[in-house]
Amino acid sequence: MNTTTPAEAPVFAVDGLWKVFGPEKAAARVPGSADATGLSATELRERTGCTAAVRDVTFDVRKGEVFVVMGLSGSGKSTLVRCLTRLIEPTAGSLSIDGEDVLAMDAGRLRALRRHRAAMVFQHFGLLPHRTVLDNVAYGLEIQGVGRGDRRDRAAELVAKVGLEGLEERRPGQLSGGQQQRVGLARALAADPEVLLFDEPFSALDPLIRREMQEEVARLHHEEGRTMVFITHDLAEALRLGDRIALMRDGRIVQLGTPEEIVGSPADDYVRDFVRDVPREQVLTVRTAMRPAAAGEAERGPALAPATTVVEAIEAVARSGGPARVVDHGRCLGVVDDAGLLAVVAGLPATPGRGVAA
Ligand SMILES: Nc1ncnc2c1ncn2[C@@H]1O[C@H](COP(=O)(O)OP(=O)(O)OP(=O)(O)O)[C@@H](O)[C@H]1O
Repeated sequence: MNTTTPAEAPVFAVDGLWKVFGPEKAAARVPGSADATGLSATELRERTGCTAAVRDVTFDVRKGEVFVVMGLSGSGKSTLVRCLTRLIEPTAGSLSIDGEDVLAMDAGRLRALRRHRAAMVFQHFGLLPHRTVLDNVAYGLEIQGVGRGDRRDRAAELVAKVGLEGLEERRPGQLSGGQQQRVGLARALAADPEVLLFDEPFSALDPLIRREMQEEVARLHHEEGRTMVFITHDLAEALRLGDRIALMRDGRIVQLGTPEEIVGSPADDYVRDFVRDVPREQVLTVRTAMRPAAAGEAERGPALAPATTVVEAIEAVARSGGPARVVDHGRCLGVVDDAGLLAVVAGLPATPGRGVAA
């Protein structure tokens, strides 16, 4: 999905960010204190009365990517994402959007930031119960200051965009949970923000509707290339949606990488355990499974793009009866054969000369 290059300026740049809850003076001392940074969350709470919800976190959100913040309950996901627009005030660190220092913004700039640049889509959208679907979406435009005539036209467009055509005159109470989420999404899109921040928007939905909404987000992202930051505690959701995933534990990012990097090369035992049950062949690609081409192999066999998943490659190799080539812009990067593909399925470490999984 992501077409950006690393060289492009990030949308959000976050460096050494901390959020410590607790008595103000004690909380302010935690980030700089060598003692406190070495303590576990429980030890820190016992010694200082403070909770370090976000601890020394550094990352960039790149233009056009879906950046997922994942972790178990209490790992600091919501706090971190709320810090991005200062819905929660960070305790220490630096933070910018498009190069502008967010921590230096006054109240007016902050309001503009939250309205126009980085709009949040919450799990509970707070739709206005007495207004119709169309009016709820138009309300998003009203607070943007869009005139009445334009509002209704634009709202109708957005309602159609999220697949609610024909339901414009219903009230939120007459909609399913998934449909309500779509209204909330349309309302957030109304602001045409540079970044959409999603806080576990689908966690209350049943699995089928949830899947449908994930596809909706993926489709919107694909169509518009809008930058998205998406919080979830659901690994499958993170893997499905994320271009990159920041995996949090106890306020820290324990690994930041593509789904393939996280599943294929877990940074530590915690991550390894986290991804243990993931069907590797659905996440890892032929980049991980390939080996260098032997003489003559670069010229024959089916050609696969580097982003082809192992499960897709298994089908191609089974059909052709021989190795497949991994080809990028006409160049053969390597080949995948049945042994390499099976090694991925079996979760075996990479053999020398084979792929990137370590
Ligand atoms: N206002 C607050 N005062 C004190 N502690 C807080 C406050 N808000 C959050 N915390 C604590 O900070 C830690 C991180 O909370 P946060 O809500 O960011 O986690 P989360 O990963 O989003 O969890 P969940 O998935 O359950 O929403 C938790 O230990 C939580 O109890």
